[in-house]
Amino acid sequence: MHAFNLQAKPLSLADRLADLAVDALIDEADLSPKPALVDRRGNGAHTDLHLGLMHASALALWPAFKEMAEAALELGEVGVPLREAIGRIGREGEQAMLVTTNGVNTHRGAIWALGLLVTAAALQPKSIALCAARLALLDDRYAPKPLSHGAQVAQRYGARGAREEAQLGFPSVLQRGLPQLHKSRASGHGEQNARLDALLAIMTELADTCVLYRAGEPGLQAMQSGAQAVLDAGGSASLSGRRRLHELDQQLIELNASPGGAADLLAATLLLDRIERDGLSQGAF
Ligand SMILES: CC(C)(COP(=O)(O)OP(=O)(O)OC[C@H]1O[C@@H](n2cnc3c(N)ncnc32)[C@H](O)[C@@H]1O)[C@@H](O)C(=O)NCCC(=O)NCCS
Ligand SMILES: Nc1ncnc2c1ncn2[C@@H]1O[C@H](COP(=O)(O)OP(=O)(O)OP(=O)(O)O)[C@@H](O)[C@H]1O
Repeated sequence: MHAFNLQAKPLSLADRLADLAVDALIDEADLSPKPALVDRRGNGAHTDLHLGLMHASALALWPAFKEMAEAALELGEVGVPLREAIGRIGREGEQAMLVTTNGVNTHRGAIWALGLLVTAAALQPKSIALCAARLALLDDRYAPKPLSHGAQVAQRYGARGAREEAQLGFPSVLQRGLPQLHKSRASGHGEQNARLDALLAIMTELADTCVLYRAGEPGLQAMQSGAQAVLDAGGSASLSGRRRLHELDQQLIELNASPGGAADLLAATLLLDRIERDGLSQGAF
């Protein structure tokens, strides 16, 4: 009898989707240099976050992602029962995150975006973003309605936040992140630069409620125009683009303007990319 069972069970679809979601979160956290965000270099504009915490939090979310995919396979269709099931699992995931991080919000927005996408990928691999949007449009009777930072900013500036991004079918991912990722890869810019360019492309237009809450409209304007300036200068693979990226990092740190929403949507972009490359999607998203 061996100590290890060498005939491991094949992974289920739910296992594989949970693996891909956690991988996407870890890839996002590790990607460097990201402007004002936690990365391999440091904590960006954050005093309560660091890379080890982001990794631990990502791993703690694996069971929630797996359960969401299982709920999709079991219930079999978009509807209030599935919406309420993933709402409950998402809240449990958030509790697991908070226990792991000692109360720090590392991945709240990411649980929402990647949770919907994992659920949709298990249910309708041919139209993942559309299916995620249909789920996001349904009301969950049991969801608490706190005056979150996002809700406060929505009231104050009329900004579209995480909920609306999902309800619209993740336009920042489909129209910004993924096309830029493909374009920069095709130009031979290298994988890390392609991912940085995808993040910057998302930042050019997003109403990131993390930035609005922390730094108001001037912060959001600095994020959007600074990201565009890096891309216009040739992107993160070029020397002048790198210089602009460094300036943007400094500027956003000074403004305390960490683009956490854009980081979540980069993770969503990397998840859809992985789903496609692993052959788990069946066509367009
Ligand atoms: C919809 C959520 C994200 C709450 O959004 P809200 O804007 O009210 O809250 P909050 O400011 O706490 O979090 C928003 C987070 O989303 C990210 N974000 C910010 N701006 C954006 C944006 N424009 N687009 C996408 N994500 C963004 C950031 O990470 C931010 O921290 C979600 O946490 C929620 O309501 N959950 C309820 C429980 C539930 O149903 N879970 C289901 C899991 S599938
Ligand atoms: N690499 C990253 N660095 C920082 N934030 C990230 C990163 N990746 C994702 N995020 C997202 O950013 C959000 C954290 O941002 P932030 O700390 O501004 O939120 P908050 O809890 O609303 O605000 P505050 O810390 O001001 O109380 C998380 O929900 C998380 O999903």
